[in-house]
Amino acid sequence: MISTMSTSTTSTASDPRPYVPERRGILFIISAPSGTGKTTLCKQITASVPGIWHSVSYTTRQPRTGEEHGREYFFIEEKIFQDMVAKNEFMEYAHVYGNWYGTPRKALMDKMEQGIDVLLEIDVQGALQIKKKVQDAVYIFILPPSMETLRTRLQSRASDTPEEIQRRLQKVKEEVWSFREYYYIVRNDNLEQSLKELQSVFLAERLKTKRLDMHWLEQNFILEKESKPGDRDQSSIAKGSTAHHD
Ligand SMILES: Nc1nc2c(ncn2[C@@H]2O[C@H](COP(=O)(O)OP(=O)(O)O)[C@@H](O)[C@H]2O)c(=O)[nH]1
Ligand SMILES: Nc1ncnc2c1ncn2[C@@H]1O[C@H](COP(=O)(O)OP(=O)(O)O)[C@@H](O)[C@H]1O
Repeated sequence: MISTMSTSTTSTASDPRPYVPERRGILFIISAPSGTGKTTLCKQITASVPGIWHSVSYTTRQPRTGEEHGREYFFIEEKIFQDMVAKNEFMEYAHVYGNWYGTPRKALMDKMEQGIDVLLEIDVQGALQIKKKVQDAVYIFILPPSMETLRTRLQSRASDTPEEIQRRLQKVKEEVWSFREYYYIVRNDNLEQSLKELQSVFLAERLKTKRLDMHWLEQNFILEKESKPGDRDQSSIAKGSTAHHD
């Protein structure tokens, strides 16, 4: 169903506020085996496509060199993580490579209510949890071109011990079969090409008929002054009875 919200604004020539669509934000989920390049690509997507908010997860893992609390993750103690679980503060959470990771619920819901698209960079277990709760999210899986390339990327990132790298590589052969749960697969060989492919997905998803901004359509073509009353059955359109396509 097409949702409409009262908080959104439509900019006009005399109103300089940015245009915010009259719909809930879209939830984009990106998963990939460790070392594929998902963090690199998610940062680039957020920087290059306007209107995306990259959710910051909570984790019990130690920060890597260069990572900042509140930017890559909120780095917290396990006790605090478990308290948050008990208070139902996570939209989803999972144990990955020996640490806990969770998506904070409130921030995500607030952004979506404001019509802002949200990007989650989470593992396959988390994506499957979201699939049970949120209809209409967009699932994107990123894969490296080969195991050999993945090994090289993990080694050149130099953020994990050789044992940790081995553990992550062993997990890939299990994780890869989850590709069936995702709607798009991006093979991250050339970074520039992968970014273009991801941008295409984000932009095309926004153009789907089911996400049409009904407020804009009504204001400009249905309730517009010159149109004669009775030309169309406005009530059925306002109720969102348009046929939807996926
Ligand atoms: N389920 C879930 N997974 C997460 C979350 N945040 C990060 N992850 C995943 O946890 C895994 C490990 O992430 P990280 O420690 O940053 O290592 P990296 O994937 O090697 O960069 C990755 O698959 C992330 O996508 C979260 O909030 N929930
Ligand atoms: N297309 C690519 N070609 C070459 N190196 C890449 C590419 N994408 C990412 N990398 C590099 O691979 C390493 C792992 O990337 P990262 O974004 O940390 O992966 P992930 O978040 O999936 O674990 C980083 O050093 C990054 O600069």
